[in-house]
Amino acid sequence: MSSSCLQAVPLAEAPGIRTVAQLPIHLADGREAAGTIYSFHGLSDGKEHFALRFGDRDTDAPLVRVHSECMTGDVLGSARCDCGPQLQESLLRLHEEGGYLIYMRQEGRGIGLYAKLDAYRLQEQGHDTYAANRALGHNDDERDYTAAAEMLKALDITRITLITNNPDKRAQLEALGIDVATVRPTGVFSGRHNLRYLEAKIRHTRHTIVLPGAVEES
Ligand SMILES: Nc1nc2c(ncn2[C@@H]2O[C@H](COP(=O)(O)OP(=O)(O)OP(=O)(O)O)[C@@H](O)[C@H]2O)c(=O)[nH]1
Ligand SMILES: [Zn+2]
Repeated sequence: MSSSCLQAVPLAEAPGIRTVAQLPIHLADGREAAGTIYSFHGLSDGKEHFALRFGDRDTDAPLVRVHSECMTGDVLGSARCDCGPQLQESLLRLHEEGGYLIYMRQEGRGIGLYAKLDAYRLQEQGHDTYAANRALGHNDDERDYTAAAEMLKALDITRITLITNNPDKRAQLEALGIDVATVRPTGVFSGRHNLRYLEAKIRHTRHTIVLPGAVEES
């Protein structure tokens, strides 16, 4: 390999961690950052998730974003959801404060891209994002965060500051032995293409999102 950023350095004894390498990245605001990327093996779901560490300070409850893969939003910048801006915002915060991105290969809340695209078709016929899942024989949300907890533990982290609006993410991680000391909300990235999607997240899964113009429930 020609670039130093892709040089894989094996970690001999760390269980579950396969490689660690420096990755220079461009942030959404134009700044440059650098993260240490970790790949794992032997995770219980057999998938290849990854972690990206910013900074090198060990803190009591490091900032962590557990982000679910959204190829359409994260990679293509789709405006149907808020995943892309959430990922970019997390990278900015992690660059500034240090911490970890835990990137989970949980496309489509765990149903995969093929089924998510089927769900999009149903949404165009009037279903909301969760009803579309159910019409396809899936659950509302099939994500399981066991592998995220395994990755954090392999990185020697059991107490975190979690970036999320999703109460289930916090609850699952805590049930898996990760102490969520604090939750930090993500920004609200709403637009005309994702308004129904965000409304459904508030209604069905109690995401802590306040949409512009909405009255907060007491
Ligand atoms: N099944 C399905 N999945 C979707 C759809 N739109 C986005 N996703 C997936 O939803 C996941 C992101 O979940 P969200 O519910 O947006 O957010 P969250 O991760 O629960 O909550 P935050 O931590 O606050 O971001 C990603 O895996 C996306 O691929 C959709 O219409 N249908
Ligand atoms: Zn998305």
